[in-house]
Amino acid sequence: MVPPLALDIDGTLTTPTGRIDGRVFELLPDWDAPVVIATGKAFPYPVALATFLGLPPQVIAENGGVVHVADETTFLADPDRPRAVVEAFEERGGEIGWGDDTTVNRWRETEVALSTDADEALLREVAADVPDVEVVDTGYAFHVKSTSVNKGDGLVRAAEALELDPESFVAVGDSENDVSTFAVAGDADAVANADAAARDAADVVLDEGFMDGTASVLEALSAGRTPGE
Ligand SMILES: O=C(O)COP(=O)(O)O
Ligand SMILES: [Mg+2]
Repeated sequence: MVPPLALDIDGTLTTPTGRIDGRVFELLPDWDAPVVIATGKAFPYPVALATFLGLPPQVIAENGGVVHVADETTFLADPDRPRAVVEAFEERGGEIGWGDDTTVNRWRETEVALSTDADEALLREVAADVPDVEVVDTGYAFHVKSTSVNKGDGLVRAAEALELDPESFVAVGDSENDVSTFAVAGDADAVANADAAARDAADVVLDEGFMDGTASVLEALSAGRTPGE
């Protein structure tokens, strides 16, 4: 019996150049337990990924702002304050930094994401003036989000809908937005490319990075071994 999974996308199911690793399409469709995709990306991305894997869309998006499981979508945070932070940031000369790519925030319902090229110091200064808002750095984007949501709470909600104990999940991730997931899952594995926050929160820091690390977890679990051993 394999355990249910809570999987981050960027840095975890991807290659170092940011593509979905092909092994995702070999290892996940036949996984014999629920797979929850828990990401900072906007809602359509994990839904599309699950759909093309042939899996039911069991999804935590926008760092916990959106949870979709058992055919029900729940929006758990209000975008007004994150949007106000980004407006104030732009008024002070900041740029969200995605160039011509207007899709990053188009479907974002509860938070705003900025490029890692954006002026982080200015962003944090502006965000500090707004209550209940935080800036989360995933290594792929700065997310301006409500402090009241996170992926871990999303996993608790998803597990409840699936009638599973959150502790029965094995989580794999790479950055500070996975720390809350790691606190909730029974086993938490950080890939080798993980940031300090994720490494500190993990039960195991894997020797392999990106999908090499995640594949090693899935292979170990399938063989009845403990990941990382
Ligand atoms: O959207 C991001 O910044 C990172 O996405 P992730 O949570 O799937 O790694
Ligand atoms: Mg990630």
